[in-house]
Amino acid sequence: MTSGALLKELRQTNPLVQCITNYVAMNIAANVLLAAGASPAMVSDAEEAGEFAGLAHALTVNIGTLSGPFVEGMRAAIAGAQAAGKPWVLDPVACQATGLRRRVSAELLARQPTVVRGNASEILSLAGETSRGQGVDGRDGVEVAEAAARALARQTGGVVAVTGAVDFVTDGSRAVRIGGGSPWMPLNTALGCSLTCLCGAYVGLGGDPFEATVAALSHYAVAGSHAHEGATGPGSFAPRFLDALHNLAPEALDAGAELRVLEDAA
Ligand SMILES: Nc1ncnc2c1ncn2[C@@H]1O[C@H](COP(=O)(O)OP(=O)(O)OP(=O)(O)O)[C@@H](O)[C@H]1O
Ligand SMILES: Cc1ncsc1CCO
Ligand SMILES: [Mg+2]
Repeated sequence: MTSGALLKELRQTNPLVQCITNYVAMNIAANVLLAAGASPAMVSDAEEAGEFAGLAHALTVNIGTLSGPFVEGMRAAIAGAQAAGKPWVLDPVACQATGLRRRVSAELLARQPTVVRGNASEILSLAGETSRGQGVDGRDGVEVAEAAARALARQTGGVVAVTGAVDFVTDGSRAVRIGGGSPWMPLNTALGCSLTCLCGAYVGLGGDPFEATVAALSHYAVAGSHAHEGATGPGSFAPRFLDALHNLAPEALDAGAELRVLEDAA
């Protein structure tokens, strides 16, 4: 299925996405999902997170502002999603930074996320390699993390997306690079976290997770390119980006996506 066809389906389905995300991202990611055509719910307490995962089309888990209660909620939600056969997406924010983040991200990775989405520094660290990440900000080029992404995808049996100036997506056999976006995107906090939630919306449609991830990243990159036009910096970019996510037509997505297919097992 093309990304445009998946965008059309997204808007018809309006998938419910349970987002366990950080305090910085919560509002931004909810607005991104609403603009794109999905229905966000930030539900993370262990007492209800597993039950809610059974109601949602997909779950996303982000370790950005980690704490004990968040970890308990993540465990409950992932168990609930897996019991209900729902896909889930992991965002290992700053997993290279501290022992707590290394331990929790490794534990979550072992639960076989449908998709892992991170910047290059996070994907390198998750694969056990040296990372130059500074806190939540990536400091490595995407191309440096491509081999690590392939290895992780084979390890989890899922999809791994490395994002940055040019994104890379692989399921261990297929791989694509996706251009576009705007240099003002990394100057807007939590746009990566919000993209993780958008990956949840697309995989929640229930089709091929690789195609779904490519569609989510392409939707983001084309909207970012559109929003860049007429913006004068990160501040004026932000509202234009929400408009562009909302206004992007399926045909314009297929025509504007800057895809380079590297390998195709099909
Ligand atoms: N230099 C850039 N040029 C063009 N687009 C970019 C650039 N950097 C990021 N993007 C866009 O932003 C998206 C997400 O970015 P990024 O990889 O920076 O997330 P992140 O580091 O996880 O962010 P955060 O942790 O702040 O949420 C990318 O998929 C891409 O569309
Ligand atoms: C700034 C920040 N700190 C923890 S999470 C987050 C959002 C970007 O990842
Ligand atoms: Mg991030």
